[in-house]
Amino acid sequence: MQEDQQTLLSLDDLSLWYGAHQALRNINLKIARNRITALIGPSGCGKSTLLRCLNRMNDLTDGCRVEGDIRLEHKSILSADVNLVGLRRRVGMVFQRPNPFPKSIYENVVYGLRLQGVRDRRVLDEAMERALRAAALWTEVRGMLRKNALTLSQGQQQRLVIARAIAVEPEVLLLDEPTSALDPISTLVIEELMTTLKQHFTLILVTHNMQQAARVSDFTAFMHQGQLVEFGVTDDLFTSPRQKRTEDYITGRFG
Ligand SMILES: Nc1ncnc2c1ncn2[C@@H]1O[C@H](COP(=O)(O)OP(=O)(O)OP(=O)(O)O)[C@@H](O)[C@H]1O
Repeated sequence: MQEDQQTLLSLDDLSLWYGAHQALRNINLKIARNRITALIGPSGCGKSTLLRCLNRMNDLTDGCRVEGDIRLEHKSILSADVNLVGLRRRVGMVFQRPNPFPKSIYENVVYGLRLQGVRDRRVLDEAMERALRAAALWTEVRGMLRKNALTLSQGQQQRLVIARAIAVEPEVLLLDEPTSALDPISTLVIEELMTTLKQHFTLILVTHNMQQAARVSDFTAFMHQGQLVEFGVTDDLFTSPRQKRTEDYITGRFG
């Protein structure tokens, strides 16, 4: 990868503590623009913690302290003067369980735009359709936009949540085990969706599912006990890992 042209996010010597417990240890990582980077590793290795650093969700956790830096397009996102609302608009997030609001499908998608003060109905309608199309949900819901989002299937709800996240046109989409609550068919739909979304967004995917990481990601970071053990092109990491710990993990010897 030609570092600077393609790097969107840089993590420089990032460490994080929850009280006295150190959950991340001197992580150095470059996240490539318009690519899918998977974070894998055994439970408790720090994947979600790392993901939550990227939109400063950990700020909400008492006793959490961060050292090092994270730069988004060369600008630190950890400094005290960063506007967190603006940062979270640029770095959207999708969680494990679909969490649509108990509102209509339409209102879910335009939620972020309304928060930004967009009132023009035509602008909202266009953004809503664009986001639902991009989330591969438009054809399924176009005739029922006023229906409560909670009536959709789990897989549809997760695509709706993705539509809600991309409607505000973020640069980065953080996906924290986005398919772990879904059936295999819905999982495949979301995996296909991820590969189309990377044309417009930079995706960072936490997954327990190594086959999923291997199928969809361009780059993979293997973490263990708060350390970044190995990072590389996904095919290389899975076919010829350089570190013994990576090999042990991907061959199922631990975790
Ligand atoms: N809010 C918190 N307060 C204290 N400790 C925490 C908190 N969140 C996570 N931890 C601890 O930090 C470490 C990393 O947790 P994290 O959830 O990031 O791991 P993970 O790799 O995402 O795990 P999993 O795959 O099980 O979701 C663990 O030891 C966990 O117990």
